Amino acid sequence: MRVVIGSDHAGWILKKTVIEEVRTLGHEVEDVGSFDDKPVDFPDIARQLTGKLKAGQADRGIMVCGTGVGASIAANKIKGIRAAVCHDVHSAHQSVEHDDVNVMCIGAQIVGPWLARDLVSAYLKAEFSTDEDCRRRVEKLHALDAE
Ligand SMILES: O=C(CO)[C@H](O)[C@H](O)[C@H](O)COP(=O)(O)O
Repeated sequence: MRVVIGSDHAGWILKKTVIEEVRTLGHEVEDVGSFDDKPVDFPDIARQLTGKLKAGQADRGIMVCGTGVGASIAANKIKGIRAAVCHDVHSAHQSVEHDDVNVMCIGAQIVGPWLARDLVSAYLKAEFSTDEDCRRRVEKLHALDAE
């Protein structure tokens, strides 16, 4: 899988761990920054990250900010993006299996590196369910995008 990864200044250190884990799992990484603790605005990084998904240049995204909240709000403004803050392993895989989440958001002020690795692993190993209820609900999300 091609995984696009981004962070703001609050998330850039944890982003390094996230990238390591994604590579360990055998996936390709595109890192859209940021690369130091100089303040950047998370909506700008979210725009770049989701742009890769929209352009078909990445299959999944992972974004790290302070809480994961700003990243998910920003990413969810973009049509076709289903972003979720996942700070537990169950949400990290079920959000893909049931909701076809394509951007997982992590808060570096909330989650440490060991849990972050587990979240990344659960998220990337998960696949969207073939269950018709899940498919219908995600179709309804697409319809909301169009409103
Ligand atoms: O968590 C965030 C948004 O939900 C951001 O990463 C920032 O941590 C938050 O906005 C605080 O910003 P600051 O410039 O680091 O004070």
